[in-house]
Amino acid sequence: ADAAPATTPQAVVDSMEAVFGPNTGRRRNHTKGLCAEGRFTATPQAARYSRSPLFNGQPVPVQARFSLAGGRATAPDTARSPRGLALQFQLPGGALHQMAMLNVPVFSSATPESFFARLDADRPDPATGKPDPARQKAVAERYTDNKPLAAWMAQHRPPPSFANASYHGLHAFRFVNAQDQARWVKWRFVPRDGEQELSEEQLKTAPADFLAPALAERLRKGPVEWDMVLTLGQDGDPLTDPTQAWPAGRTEVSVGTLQIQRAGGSGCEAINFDPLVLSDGVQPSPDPVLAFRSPAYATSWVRRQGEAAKGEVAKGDAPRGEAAKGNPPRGEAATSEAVRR
Ligand code: HEM
Repeated sequence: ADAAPATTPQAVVDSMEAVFGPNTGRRRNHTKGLCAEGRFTATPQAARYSRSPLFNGQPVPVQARFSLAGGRATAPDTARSPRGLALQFQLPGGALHQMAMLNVPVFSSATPESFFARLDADRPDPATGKPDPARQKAVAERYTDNKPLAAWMAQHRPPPSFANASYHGLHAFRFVNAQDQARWVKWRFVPRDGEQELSEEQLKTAPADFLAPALAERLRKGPVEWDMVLTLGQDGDPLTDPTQAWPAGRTEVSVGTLQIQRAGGSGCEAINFDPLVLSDGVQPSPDPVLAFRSPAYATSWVRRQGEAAKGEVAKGDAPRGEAAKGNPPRGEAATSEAVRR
């Protein structure tokens, strides 16, 4: 067999296209989703942890996108895959701060290499049109970092509504306050409506598309709210491996409330939700998965925006008219593909 290709953002996005289909004009991962809008307001105690303008207590406008993990635009909403929430905060003065989170407490992969190996093992074999089971088995034996997520997924079913899920940042970040005091944290957004899971029975009978209608229906009663909860790290907590949850019993602090007020439309379609678009007072950990995400998202963004600008958009929940707007991505891949063209 050929040597495995290097784990580059472009190779990973190529592999997404091979596994899920080209998704022309659309996200190569988390392809099925919907836009939403609202605002975020920090609690008074938030500024003790970070000096970011995100946490100054003034309401900050938010563009959001709820999604299903994976590159299948027609995935049923019962799919036993993670759900996503991406947020873009418009800070005072216009600067942006972004997050992209999942409704699971740990990630599948400790490194970009294992993520890529697992993804690429699902690539259809040209001879059969199906993934090669021997290759999948070899990858499963070689990389076991997905065990914590697999165990969690086996015990949990998908939510009946995006409003009934907690969304986890998963990576460690360093919060720095106005006195230059720094500490390691993780965060999650906890729904005020409470977490819920579909029953096994509902999983069998629910229609393919209930998540967008459920959110629209819930919003008729008023905004949906989540508390942003920080977990304060202690010495020795893993900072570079998103497959490892921190030990239970860590101090938790509520630092703000996200209010989703409206859903639908295309206001989020052209946004590249890059987890490294941060503001002063929030710094990334040296987690290799976090570092790899930024250029991978930019690679997907450059391809889909280029296609959308030419009017090439695959059918489905496609962007409508907003394709050419939005913030340009940062990162090496975007620079090389977009600027040098
Ligand atoms: C090596 C690891 C990962 C790779 C290569 C990867 C890759 C991607 C790509 C290419 C996209 C589409 C971007 C676009 O076209 O705008 C995407 C979307 C997304 N990813 Fe990841 N991802 C990784 C890890 C993660 C992790 C750890 C999280 C959560 C903490 C996450 C959450 C999301 C979410 C929520 C979206 C949808 C964003 C939106 O709605 O625009 N991903 N990912």
